[in-house]
Amino acid sequence: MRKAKEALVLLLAGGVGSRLNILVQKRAKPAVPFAGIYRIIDFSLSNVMNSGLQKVGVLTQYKPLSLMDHLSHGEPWDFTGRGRGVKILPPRTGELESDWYRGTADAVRRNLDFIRANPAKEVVILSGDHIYHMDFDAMIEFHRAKNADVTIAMMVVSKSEIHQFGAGITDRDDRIIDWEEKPKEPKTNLASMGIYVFDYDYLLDTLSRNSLELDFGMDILPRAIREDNVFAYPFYGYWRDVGTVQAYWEANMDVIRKNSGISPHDWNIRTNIEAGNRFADRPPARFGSRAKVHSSLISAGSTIRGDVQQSVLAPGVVVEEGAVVRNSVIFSDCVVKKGAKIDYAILDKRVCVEKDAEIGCGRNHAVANKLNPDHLYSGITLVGKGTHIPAELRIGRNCAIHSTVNLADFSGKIIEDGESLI
Ligand SMILES: Nc1ncnc2c1ncn2[C@@H]1O[C@H](COP(=O)(O)OP(=O)(O)O[C@H]2O[C@H](CO)[C@@H](O)[C@H](O)[C@H]2O)[C@@H](O)[C@H]1O
Repeated sequence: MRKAKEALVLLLAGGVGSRLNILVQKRAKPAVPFAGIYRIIDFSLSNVMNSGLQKVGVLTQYKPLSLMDHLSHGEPWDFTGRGRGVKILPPRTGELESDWYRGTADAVRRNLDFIRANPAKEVVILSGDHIYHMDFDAMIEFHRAKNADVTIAMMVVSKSEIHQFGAGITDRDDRIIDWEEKPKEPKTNLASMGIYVFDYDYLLDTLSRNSLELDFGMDILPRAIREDNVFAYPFYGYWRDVGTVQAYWEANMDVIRKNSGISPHDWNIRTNIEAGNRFADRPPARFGSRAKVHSSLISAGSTIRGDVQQSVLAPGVVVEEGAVVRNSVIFSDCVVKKGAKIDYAILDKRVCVEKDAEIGCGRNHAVANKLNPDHLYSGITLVGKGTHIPAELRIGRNCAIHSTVNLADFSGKIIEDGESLI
């Protein structure tokens, strides 16, 4: 029997994800559209389904509405039926921000009643904002073989990235013997993927020890590594935390690229396609006689009469004759009118780009966002949901245009590289 059948899953889907800026203005990070027809959370949920796990609690917090619509009762991932199910676990406290979950362990601790109501051998804790393929059944088997209290999925990343992750050192037996969360001066390049298998009783016990231990990476795991049996499950496949605009854009481009290691075709990724949209039964994509498309994903309901290269188009996108879309991710129902040019940009839903406007076609490839130096977009321009870009407006690289901005008087003007309009 598959080991995974005996495990309970907790999917953490509540983080604010503020580095995704405009894309998370109105939705939680796991609900951000990805690769045309998917949402980011589909990858974790499909991994759960493909691994044979049957019971999932989704911990929400920040702007959960579109996520709840998307998850519905879990039918697309076969979570319906006796002994199966996906349960959305809303924040358990009032409206005060200070009342909200203060860390991943705190979030799980507040849902102990759900865990107790679903006895299992193990609890698998996952994040809802990673793009990857993984078989958790094999990880649970490893966990049991090692007789571990906790197993952490870990992979080698580049030295320049390790400061964003939990970093561990292992012995020859894969036991973790040293750990540092987000190290300033890393001693290793073995990174935690934020995917944990806990022995069920151990999890209940460790969470009840000290209510001031709020976070797995900062508090619970360092203590467990010092005192108990914690092992690293080595992972060698494609995995990406799409927490920044750059990583999100790159992961979309990886889906287009051949042999990048991530492809929805290879690992049965399921979605609840356009949940809540009564026009979701879109007709096939249509290509005009002058359309030129290469190295791109084009979703149903789209009409292409212009030029599309290296881009991901969600359902219902229109690219008119003479318009050019390159190196970009376009969400559903955007319209790119005649002669408009889009390069290195992400357009949220229903953006309309009028004739001869340009987005992301500036000179500088990587300049910092002037308003918030933490938001380094490395050249990607973001345009918020429903924004109307007037004719002949030129928006440079690395800009962020929020949907609340009225651009009516901007026709023919220039928004310089790195500028944000909020
Ligand atoms: N209160 C809450 N309720 C529900 N969900 C919540 C939540 N707070 C956060 N989350 C979710 O939990 C996941 C982990 O979030 P964090 O932002 O705390 O960790 P981070 O990604 O920085 O590091 C972690 O993940 C990286 C891998 O990405 C590891 O390397 C590192 O050790 C580990 O701490 C995210 O999916 C987030 O959305």
